Amino acid sequence: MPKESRRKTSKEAGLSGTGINEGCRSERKAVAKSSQICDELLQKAAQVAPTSANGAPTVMEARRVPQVTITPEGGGCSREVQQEDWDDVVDVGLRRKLSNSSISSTGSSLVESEDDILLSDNESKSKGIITLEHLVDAGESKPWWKLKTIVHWPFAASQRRRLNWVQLAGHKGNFKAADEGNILKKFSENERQCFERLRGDSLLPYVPGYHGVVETDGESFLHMTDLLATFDLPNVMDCKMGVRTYLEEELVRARERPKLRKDLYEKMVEVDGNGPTSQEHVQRAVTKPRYMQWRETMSSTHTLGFRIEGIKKSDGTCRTDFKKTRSKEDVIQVFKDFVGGNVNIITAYLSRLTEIKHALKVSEFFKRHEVIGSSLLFIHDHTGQAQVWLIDFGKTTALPEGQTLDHSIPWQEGNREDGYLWGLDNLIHTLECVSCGGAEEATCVPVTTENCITTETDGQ
Ligand SMILES: Nc1ncnc2c1ncn2[C@@H]1O[C@H](COP(=O)(O)OP(=O)(O)OP(=O)(O)O)[C@@H](O)[C@H]1O
Ligand SMILES: O=P(O)(O)O[C@@H]1[C@H](O)[C@H](O)[C@@H](OP(=O)(O)O)[C@H](OP(=O)(O)O)[C@H]1O
Repeated sequence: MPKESRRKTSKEAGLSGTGINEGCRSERKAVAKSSQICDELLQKAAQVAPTSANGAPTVMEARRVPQVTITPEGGGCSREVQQEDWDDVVDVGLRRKLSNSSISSTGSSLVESEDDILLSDNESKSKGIITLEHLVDAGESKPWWKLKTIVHWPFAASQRRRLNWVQLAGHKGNFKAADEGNILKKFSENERQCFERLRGDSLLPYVPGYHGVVETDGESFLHMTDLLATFDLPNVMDCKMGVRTYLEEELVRARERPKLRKDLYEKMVEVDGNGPTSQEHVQRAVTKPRYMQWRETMSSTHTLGFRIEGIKKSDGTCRTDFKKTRSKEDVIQVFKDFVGGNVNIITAYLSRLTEIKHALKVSEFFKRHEVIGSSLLFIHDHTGQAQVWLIDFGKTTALPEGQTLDHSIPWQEGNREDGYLWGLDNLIHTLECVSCGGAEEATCVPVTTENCITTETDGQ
């Protein structure tokens, strides 16, 4: 059933068997019950939430992010989490997030996250080295995709090869091989619009080249530059930016229609058996915003405004087990290991991050978008080449006309701030600490890329 239709069944709209008034009465009961659940959630969050020395957030200073309330506030007339929702709990493995629509956003759940049905973490997420396949054997007589906008054509015979590639985060099956130096990412209308709007923007030199939309067998893809293509045995790191990884509209939807997900509960328990509340243990399910917030407080998203998602090193090893990498010291250690102590690489990264920061500050696009779930992709190799790129605009959303964001001030629901610039400052500071050799902040004086005395090591 199409997602739109699924959302609108009478049962899911909360109308079955009850009149509106009755719905509101049960809602009032629900508020009492839910505030209990909320208290418990807040207590849990408090166990991992950062404490701030003073109110004003500064670089490297943890700050508070409002916690999710999944039930309606005030006198709203939405529903409580009731038995029928429990019946609705997503049964992982039975159903799969399906979308053959060429305009759906399977890459990101901007529109459909709470309604989506997904496989478990291991099955749904890509982790490290994968083999990208072409859509159709190049030997076929018909073109293997239909050109919708601009694509280089015809492709060389080398398109037959299967491409060993690295996908450190995101959903499995989202990427396919394309012509030399390019890849295809599953179409998302939101991401397409972002690429289009970025065309004349100061951020353009820092995002993958975008070559339009291509379509085959009813599926659409964004055709973009493969950022790994110019590297020899690249080392790659994905850092998800910002203090928040879900959209405000996802919160609103979750309140209006809380969807309990077993797969997210299972992912939570895998990392921390004490993560779920007693209520959630009974349900064996959690809502998505609840899971996302828990992920944020377990990792460095809340404390630093960015988190490490995954790393692939030139020796072929991959790591994506960074869900509990939270403290500044731990993050510094991971970066040290990633660059193998090669200060030239850190210096190159720092210089690129500084450029990106300047570009962000003057970017019209950045000013007018809530940037959620976007990553900085770090890539370097043994030749000394080191680059950082902005990727993943699946959840980057335009603000209403006339509204702009600061990207550094704390988020409060309604202000749509994402903490991107605050996170970037912390990331720069973290790398400065790495470049000066110390994991302890006491020994770490913020530096420019020029004033570090460094010892180069080999191996990268
Ligand atoms: N243009 C690119 N060149 C090289 N690698 C890329 C590129 N875009 C993405 N990747 C790789 O794919 C991974 C996932 O990318 P991305 O975040 O865009 O996917 P996604 O499926 O939208 O993720 P999510 O589901 O978290 O929103 C990145 O971590 C990176 O390893
Ligand atoms: O990193 P984890 O712990 O695996 O958690 C996933 C991660 O937060 C993704 O960003 C999110 O996809 P979106 O960004 O697209 O929302 C996904 O939601 P999903 O399960 O609904 O796909 C989560 O499961």
